[in-house]
Amino acid sequence: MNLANLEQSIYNLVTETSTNLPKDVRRAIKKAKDAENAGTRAAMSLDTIANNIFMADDNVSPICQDTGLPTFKIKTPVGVNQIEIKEMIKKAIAATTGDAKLRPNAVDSLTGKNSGDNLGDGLPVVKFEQWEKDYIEMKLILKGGGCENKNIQYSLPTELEGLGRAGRDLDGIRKCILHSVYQAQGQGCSAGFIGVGIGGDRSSGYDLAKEQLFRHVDDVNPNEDLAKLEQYIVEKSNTFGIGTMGFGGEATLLGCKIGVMHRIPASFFVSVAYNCWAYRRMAVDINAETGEIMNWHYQDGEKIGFEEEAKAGNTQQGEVVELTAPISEEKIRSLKVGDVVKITGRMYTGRDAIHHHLMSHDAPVDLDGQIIYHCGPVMAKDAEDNWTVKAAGPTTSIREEPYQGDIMKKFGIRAVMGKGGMGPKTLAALEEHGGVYLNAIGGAAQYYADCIKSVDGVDLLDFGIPEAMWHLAVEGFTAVVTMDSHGNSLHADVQKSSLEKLAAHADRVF
Ligand SMILES: O=C(O)C[C@H](O)C(=O)O
Ligand code: SF4
Repeated sequence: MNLANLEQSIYNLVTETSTNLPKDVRRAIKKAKDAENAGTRAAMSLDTIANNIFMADDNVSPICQDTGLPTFKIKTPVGVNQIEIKEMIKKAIAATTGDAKLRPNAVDSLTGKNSGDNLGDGLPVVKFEQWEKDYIEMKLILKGGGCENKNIQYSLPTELEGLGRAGRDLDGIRKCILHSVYQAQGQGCSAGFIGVGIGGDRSSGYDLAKEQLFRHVDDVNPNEDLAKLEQYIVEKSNTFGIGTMGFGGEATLLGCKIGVMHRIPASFFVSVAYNCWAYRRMAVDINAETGEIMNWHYQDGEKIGFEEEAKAGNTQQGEVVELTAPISEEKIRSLKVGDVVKITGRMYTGRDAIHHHLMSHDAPVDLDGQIIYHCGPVMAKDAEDNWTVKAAGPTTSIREEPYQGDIMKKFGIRAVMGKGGMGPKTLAALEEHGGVYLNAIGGAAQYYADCIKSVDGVDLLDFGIPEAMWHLAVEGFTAVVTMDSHGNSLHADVQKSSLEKLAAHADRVF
């Protein structure tokens, strides 16, 4: 095999997967967008998402800054050297990371050190199988951490919030899957896609669930019962009112694919893999002799380019509140849930490592009146050695729940921005101290990178690129107030109303 060609083919596969959303996924997003009511927060979010998909393709840059844990599934003809293929995968992963097509995402689980090139113990994940054909099939999924954290595994029989007993039968399975969509709320960057595995053990069940994510959005399950269940789940989930980013709205789930395998008598698992709207998976067929790509998968049908959405830009209607840090307590207390804000000026990134650090250390900069952005960007250096932002959407804020309130009070921070909302402890602190939570659109990494006009500094770079504290100068950075200083939380409201909708499906259906 020509290994140089093979490395180039894998480089192209990784780049395409990270930057160009597949056609079937684009069509599902377009359909959701068209069904949304104009002028709502959900419609505005879907416009931003559509614009972001266009920009990523156009800039050949990551759709979302979290480029996940690269997972390859490969079928090779008998006799092909799999060790060589794995070596070329590692080279291509390091090269695409160097070219900012992937974020350096491989973190030593014990020391916290980022390897910087996406290589590490057990990473990337590569799974081989042999087949009788004479070419190589290589599939790749880049599934981000926020949606991965919303995966869930049920062991039947079980008791489910809102739905009661789920037994060891098709109706029990139905309840688990509905519950999985409810428990994700907006935190996995809804509207999402789910892959479900019925049976197996804890690990093979999840493998089966993830395998379903390689199916086409619009295929039909050959098993009649499962085809019905897939359709039922999408239809009912879209009545929950969770909506895009958990803002409420019509589109909560864009696809459900279910696979089944045998189990052992004592175990009955239903495993659900939740994938965000930034559903990045692609596959190619590779010539086993030349190493060249023969064919790209997921190429059927129309490609929605979202040019119109990109031209329209920000479709926000109505009043927008301008914010510039340092922000006064009075200004923060004037904000209410539902207000749209546009930030111009300074903000600082801070995610998991920074929050943990700030609990027991001083801040490297004066944070009084400032805005903290829960974000782990993709960064690159330009010809003059200056940092530039390549992708910079929000990360899931709930992980900072144990720290957030204390840190805001300790340093005088007035606004925190991320996605998916935060819990009761933060809400209480916002009221006591005078703070707001701002929700940005998850996955809109190109859209937000464009609002960042310069990188003015960085602290704690030892934590790695995603975890460092970046000093950003932004312009027109749009977000929605979803938790205010008067005890209101859109997230708590949506959770409560969606639980009521879920509970309407407690009676037997299958
Ligand atoms: O790590 C990130 O940047 C985002 C993550 O995928 C998340 O959804 O929280
Ligand atoms: S930020 Fe959202 S879109 Fe990006 S990987 Fe995480 S869940 Fe997916």
